[in-house]
Amino acid sequence: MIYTLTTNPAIDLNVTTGTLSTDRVNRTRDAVYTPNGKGLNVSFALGHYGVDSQILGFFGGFSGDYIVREAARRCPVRPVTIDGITRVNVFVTTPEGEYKLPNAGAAVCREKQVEMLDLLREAGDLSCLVVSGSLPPGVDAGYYDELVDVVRARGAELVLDISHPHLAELVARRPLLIKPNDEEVAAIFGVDVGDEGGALAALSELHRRGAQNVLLTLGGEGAYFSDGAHVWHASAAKVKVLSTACAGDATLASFLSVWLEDRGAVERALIRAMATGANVAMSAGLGDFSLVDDLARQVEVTRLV
Ligand SMILES: O=P(O)(O)OC[C@@]1(O)O[C@H](CO)[C@@H](O)[C@@H]1O
Repeated sequence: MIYTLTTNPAIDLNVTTGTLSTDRVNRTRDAVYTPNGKGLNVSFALGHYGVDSQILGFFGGFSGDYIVREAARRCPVRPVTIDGITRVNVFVTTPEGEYKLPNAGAAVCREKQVEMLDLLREAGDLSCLVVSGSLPPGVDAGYYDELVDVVRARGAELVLDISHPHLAELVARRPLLIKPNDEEVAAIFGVDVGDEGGALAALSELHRRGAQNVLLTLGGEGAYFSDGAHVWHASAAKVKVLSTACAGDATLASFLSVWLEDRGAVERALIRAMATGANVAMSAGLGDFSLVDDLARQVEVTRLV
């Protein structure tokens, strides 16, 4: 069983407005509230493709209750309940572009962190843990090491989609897959992706440091996947972007939905990943995935190495 761990879940509030001005009322329209957080998005998208998973996360207050209740309609949830109020993240679409306003989130005390580790130790069917998103206040980077220890002790695989600088050390623990974007690779590993040559150099650096497989996403420029022996590039489907929030999570999940079952099906996994990510970028939140098959026809995958 795949488990997704969202250390810092959120209700996402997507709104649209005109050009923002200071010192006046900026009325918004089309407000959409959705139960989210990166790992929850992964579980929802996996579910769309018929892959079962369980949601793990720290949840608190009215917002935490709402997320758990809504998420449970789509996927089993194993919440660790915390004091404090799970954050509401705000995404504002304006004519000039999108403002992304994530909040820090509610603090998670040590007792609750240990409760989550115990829950994982006791999850008898754990085969793969996908750890996604930021750490909430009160949780330091060493917690990632503890999670890796538990996953390793259970003989399970680890997928990391985190932007914490500690990823630079965690790759030495040989995660099955990491999914950085170009900005994260530059910030965490100090490698500039730039053009194709830069991407190839970045990928080989990530493997040298320990990553087994890398899905490197570049937004509108597509993505690279490397398994250490071969490298593929997938083009992005061209769409009218409404909000890029959740697109990366859906890209990862849809890639995993194919590749975890069949490691040889990289091309098919990348086509689904690019088409799904593009479809999600067309809507607020995850949307309904209704255009994935159409968009898939636009995606070209090339093996470079
Ligand atoms: O602060 P984090 O955990 O890095 O990101 C949280 C978040 O922005 O990521 C998702 C989109 O990827 C949203 O659903 C959520 O609000």
